[in-house]
Amino acid sequence: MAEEKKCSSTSCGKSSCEGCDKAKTDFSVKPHAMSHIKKVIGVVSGKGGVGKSMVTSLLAVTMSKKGYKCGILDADITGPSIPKAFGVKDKIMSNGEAMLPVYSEGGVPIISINLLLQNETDPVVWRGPVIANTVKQFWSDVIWGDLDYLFIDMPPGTGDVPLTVFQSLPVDAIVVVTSPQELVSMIVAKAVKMAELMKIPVAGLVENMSYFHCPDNGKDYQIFGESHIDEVAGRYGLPVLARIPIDPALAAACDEGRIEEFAGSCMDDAVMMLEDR
Ligand SMILES: Nc1ncnc2c1ncn2[C@@H]1O[C@H](COP(=O)(O)OP(=O)(O)OP(=O)(O)O)[C@@H](O)[C@H]1O
Repeated sequence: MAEEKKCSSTSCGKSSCEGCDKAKTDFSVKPHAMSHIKKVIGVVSGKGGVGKSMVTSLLAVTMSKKGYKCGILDADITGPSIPKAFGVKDKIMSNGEAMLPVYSEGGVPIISINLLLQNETDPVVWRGPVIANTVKQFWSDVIWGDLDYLFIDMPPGTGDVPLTVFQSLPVDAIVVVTSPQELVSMIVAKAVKMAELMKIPVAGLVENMSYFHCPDNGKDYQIFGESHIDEVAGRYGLPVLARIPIDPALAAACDEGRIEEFAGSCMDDAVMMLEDR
């Protein structure tokens, strides 16, 4: 006779219980009943300031221009930059039961802690678990409606929030943003290993601030040093989705809340590769 499997839960009397075993490992959180989201893409980086929010915004803007319905969940609770890039200032409203995102001029629904704070300069001084729980609520307690893509702007690194997002939300793929001055090899390795642990595919790498194109002489200058992105991407068998130049017009568009007006084509290839997934 086969040996009876003992249930490891202290609260369950049964000797073998699939429910208990599943509950131990299943951290997934359901979206609101009125949210129908086809694809969830996380945008991650090894450290702050490399342009992760800018890449998240550009992906949503470029996808929206192609006719896809896109939203942005700003999971960077202590350093939210998405509302500023889209020039969005209205506060998140509730219908008494769930939160309603704030829509940008171009119709992109956005959820960010800055749209809940009374004053956008108020710091969020919360413990890690509270922050992680807030991000979960941005998924479960928000009426996102019908979306083709929801982009998640993650905080930098591999801390509480990325772990919560990867465990609780059905992330289809992540995009890793780097810049040439970073220890790119180590950062990509960490992101790839975390994705592997969480069983989430890496869609590819984006190198931001890759070069500066001089309008006077037409030459490209690698201001932050030689790029190693091809070599690193090759090592992990990943595509380079985009190389974004240092562009003062892009910085101005982001800083002045006009990212939707930016007419550049730097994310076109990235979007095509994401569509093909
Ligand atoms: N390619 C670029 N050319 C010019 N300016 C850029 C470029 N990429 C980003 N910036 C500027 O750099 C600043 C930081 O960008 P961003 O907020 O996207 O970084 P981040 O990685 O999301 O930072 P954090 O992790 O702190 O949120 C912004 O002011 C943005 O406008």
